Amino acid sequence: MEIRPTTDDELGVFVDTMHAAFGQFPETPVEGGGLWWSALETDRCLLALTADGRPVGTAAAYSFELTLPGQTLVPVSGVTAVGVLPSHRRQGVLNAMMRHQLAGLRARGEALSVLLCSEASIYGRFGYGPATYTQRLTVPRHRGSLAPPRAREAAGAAAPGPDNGSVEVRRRAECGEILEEVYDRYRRAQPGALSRPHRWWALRAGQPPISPAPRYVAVHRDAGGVPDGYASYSIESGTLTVDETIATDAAAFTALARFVLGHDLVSQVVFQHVPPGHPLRWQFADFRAGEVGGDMDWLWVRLLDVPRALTARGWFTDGELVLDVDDPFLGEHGRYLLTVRDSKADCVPTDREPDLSLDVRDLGSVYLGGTAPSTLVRAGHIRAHHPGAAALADTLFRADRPPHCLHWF
Ligand SMILES: CC(=O)SCCNC(=O)CCNC(=O)[C@H](O)C(C)(C)COP(=O)(O)OP(=O)(O)OC[C@H]1O[C@@H](n2cnc3c(N)ncnc32)[C@H](O)[C@@H]1OP(=O)(O)O
Repeated sequence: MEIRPTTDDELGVFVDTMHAAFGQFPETPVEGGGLWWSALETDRCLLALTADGRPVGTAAAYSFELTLPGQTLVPVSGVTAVGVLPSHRRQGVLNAMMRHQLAGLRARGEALSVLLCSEASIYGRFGYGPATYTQRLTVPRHRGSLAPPRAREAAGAAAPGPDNGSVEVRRRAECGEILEEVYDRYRRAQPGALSRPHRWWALRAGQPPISPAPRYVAVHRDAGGVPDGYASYSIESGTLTVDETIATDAAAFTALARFVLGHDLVSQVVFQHVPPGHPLRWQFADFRAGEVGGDMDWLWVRLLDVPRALTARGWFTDGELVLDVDDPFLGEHGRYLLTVRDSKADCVPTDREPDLSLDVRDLGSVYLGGTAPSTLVRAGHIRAHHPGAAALADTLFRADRPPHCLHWF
C-alpha cells in the first residue's frame, strides 16, 4: 500500500475514488461553480494505492483558521473527503491514511486538527473528540413573538428600545461580498468557528449560503448602515428554513430573528445551526415556542501538540491542573502542569501527581470549553484523582462564550 499526495493531473482520480467510497457519482459541473469539492487543495489530497497502483482510498485537508476561546486564531487542518472503496474496507486502509495524515499535519507545525464525522464511531480511535454541538429550532410562527428585553441600562431607566438598524432582502447571488465580510467578522469573535477562505466564496463550494443554491438573504445593517448580520433562507410549503444566521452582535441576531419570524405566508420557521444554550429560546414570550431537534455533534478536535494547543487558547480563571494525557493511536503519553495566571497559560512536562488522567480524544472534547470535564468524569472517560479535580477543571476549561461552528466541509 502506498499513500501519497495527489498530483494536479490526478484530481479527477481522487474525486472519482472519493465519490465511489461514498456510493455517489460526481455532480456535473454547472456554470457559476457550486461543486462542493471544487475548493479541495490538490496538494493536500492523499491517495491510497494498492501495490499495483490502483487507487482505493482518499483523505484530504483544507487550510482553515480556528477561533479559540479568548478570540485567538490558529491555523488548523480541516480533514475531509475520507473514504475507502467498499471492496477494500476493514483491511486497515483508513488506519494507514490517518497515521500518514497526522504525521503530515504535525510536520506543518499545526497544534490541532478538526473534522466533521459522517459516523460518530469512526474517529475517536484516531484521537478526535466532539467539541462543538448544534441544534435545530422549529418555531410555529403564531408562537414566535419575542418578549421585550427586561434588562435596564441603569436603575429606573427604560429597557433598550427597538432596533435602530434596518433589514434588506437580497438574492444570494447579489450579495456575496457582504456575506463574506460579515461572516469573517463573526467568525473571528466566535470560539469554535472556522474561516471560510475567499476561494470557497469565489468557487461557491460547499453548502448554502456559499453555494449558488437559490436563497434569499436578509441583510441587517446597523444604525450607520454597516452590514452586521445576515440570515440566508428559503421557503417551501409554508416553512421558512434559515440555513444560517450570522450576526456580529446580539442586537443584529435578534433583529434578524424578529424579521424571519414575522414573514407572511409562513406557518413555521426553522433555524438551522443554533448553538445549544442560545439566548433565542429565552427571548420568546412563550418559553416553549421553539422545539429543539437535530441535536448533534459538529466540530471534532484533535490535539497534535498538547502544550502548544493549551497555551494558545485564552483562559479566564487562574489555577493549576496536572493532566496525564494518553495518545494510544500515536503511542504517546505525557504529564503536563497547566498553570493559568492573568489569562495566560503555561504548560510544561511534570512528574507531579496528576489531577486528571485522560485520553487525548477527551482533551479534544473539553479543549474549546463546549464539554465540561466533569461530564466526562461522570461518563467514566476521564479519571479524577481527588474530589475537587473535576470542578477545578470545569472552572479552568470554561470559555468566554460557548464554542460553535456552522461551517460545513
Ligand atoms: C472527515 C470525513 O471525511 S468523514 C467520512 C468518512 N467516510 C465515510 O463515511 C465513507 C464510507 N466509509 C468508508 O469509506 C470506510 O468504511 C471508512 C473510511 C469509514 C473506514 O475505512 P477502512 O479502511 O475500512 O477502515 P480500517 O480498516 O482502517 O479500520 C480502522 C478501524 O476503524 C474501524 N472502523 C472503520 N470504519 C468504521 C465505521 N464506519 N464505524 C465504526 N468503526 C469503523 C475498524 O473496525 C478499525 O477498528 P480497529 O482499529 O479497532 O480494528
